[in-house]
Amino acid sequence: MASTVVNPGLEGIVVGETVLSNVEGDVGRLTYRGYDIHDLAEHATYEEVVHLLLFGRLPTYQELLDLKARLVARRSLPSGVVAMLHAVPRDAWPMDVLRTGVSAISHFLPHRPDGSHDTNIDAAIDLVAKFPTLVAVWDRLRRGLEPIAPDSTLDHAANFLWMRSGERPIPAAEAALDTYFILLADHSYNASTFSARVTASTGEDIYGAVAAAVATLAGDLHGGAPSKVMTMLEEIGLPEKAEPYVRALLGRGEKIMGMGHREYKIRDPRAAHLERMAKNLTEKSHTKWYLIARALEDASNAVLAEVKPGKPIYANVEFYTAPTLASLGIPSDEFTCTFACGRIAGWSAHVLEQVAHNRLIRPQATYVGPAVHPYEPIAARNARGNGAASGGAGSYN
Ligand SMILES: CC(=O)SCCNC(=O)CCNC(=O)[C@H](O)C(C)(C)COP(=O)(O)OP(=O)(O)OC[C@H]1O[C@@H](n2cnc3c(N)ncnc32)[C@H](O)[C@@H]1OP(=O)(O)O
Ligand SMILES: O=C([O-])CC(=O)C(=O)O
Repeated sequence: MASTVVNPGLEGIVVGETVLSNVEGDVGRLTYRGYDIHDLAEHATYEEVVHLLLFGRLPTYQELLDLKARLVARRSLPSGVVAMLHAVPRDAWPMDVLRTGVSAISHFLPHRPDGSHDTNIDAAIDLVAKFPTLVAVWDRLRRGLEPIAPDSTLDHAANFLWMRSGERPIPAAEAALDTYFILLADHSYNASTFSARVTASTGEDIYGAVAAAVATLAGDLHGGAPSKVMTMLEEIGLPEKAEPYVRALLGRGEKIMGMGHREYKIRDPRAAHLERMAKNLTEKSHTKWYLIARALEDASNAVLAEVKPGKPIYANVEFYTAPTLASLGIPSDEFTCTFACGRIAGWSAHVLEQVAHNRLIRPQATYVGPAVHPYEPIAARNARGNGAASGGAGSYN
């Protein structure tokens, strides 16, 4: 029998096409619809990037005003969703609550989305607008505080900070979060986006596809990493302790979170912006996180070159996310939710793209279970006892 090549992680397998973003891992370049992430991070706003991803081009001034007005109009959650959140135990994990919240929003829609382009665009705007509100409302409820209503005079990033704290953010904080959302807005066929596309490919609506994406983002190998980076920074405590910490961690066979990437063979291009923001914000807030993170990256690069020679393991987007978001006053168990508030633009745009060119996504697996064998009546199974099934257990290569 001809042997089949099994590729469980789909490394290097091209499963689709996209016009939305391009990750050039060897040279460390990321572009959204042809615009370099460095240009967007330096010059654009998140709302402009949302327009770019959803409508195919950067907006004119009037188009930007129209999009902002649509976003502002959709920020508030249905009262039924807020009532549901009141019933959630306060120690629930914020990403679990976000996943449930996305699903809950769809219960209160006047109609189920019909899958048309216009309905999906409208739903995408609804989701981009409501994600920060969901995260901020849960942040306050779990702290025993009443939610704060969105402020229609504030832009997207500033309003998120406002709804969490009830204070007008300083310009540096607003600018940093806006840039963070831009950097995280899309990243080709990453795991959570792929998950959204798989779900959309079955004909499920955008709310279901996005709920699947939120669940996929939550894991430590993907969007869950920055909370673990924060844990490392806290455990290290002082920059000079970074190297022994890294040696001990690798000695136990563990991974350094925020390091390594499936696509990037050099440092993630987004890390430079996050590092700059982390440095700037931690200086302003007089915290030590940037200095520890910098020492940790240096120690990781040095020790990994020794213990994993030839393996390209460098800082990814999550590494300096930790000190950046911590300096904005965001607790580490809300980092992944904050990531999702940026990525919702990309997820939505990918769902629109999937729907427009849909083909059911359904790969194959090689069966390695027991060979075909007859059904055994329960009396025969009892007589045999609880040992191995009669056909054998099968085996992985
Ligand atoms: C937004 C994002 O999703 S960015 C990614 C966020 N995730 C993290 O930061 C978690 C830490 N990093 C990792 O686990 C990995 O680098 C991944 C999952 C992101 C990508 O890795 P993969 O392409 O699957 O490579 P894989 O995990 O097989 O690693 C290849 C080798 O590099 C090593 N390696 C990869 N990343 C790390 C790391 N962070 N620390 C230590 N070793 C690492 C592996 O141990 C493995 O070594 P081996 O061949 O000696 O066994
Ligand atoms: O592309 C990936 O595998 C992970 C990533 O960096 C992202 O989703 O931003």
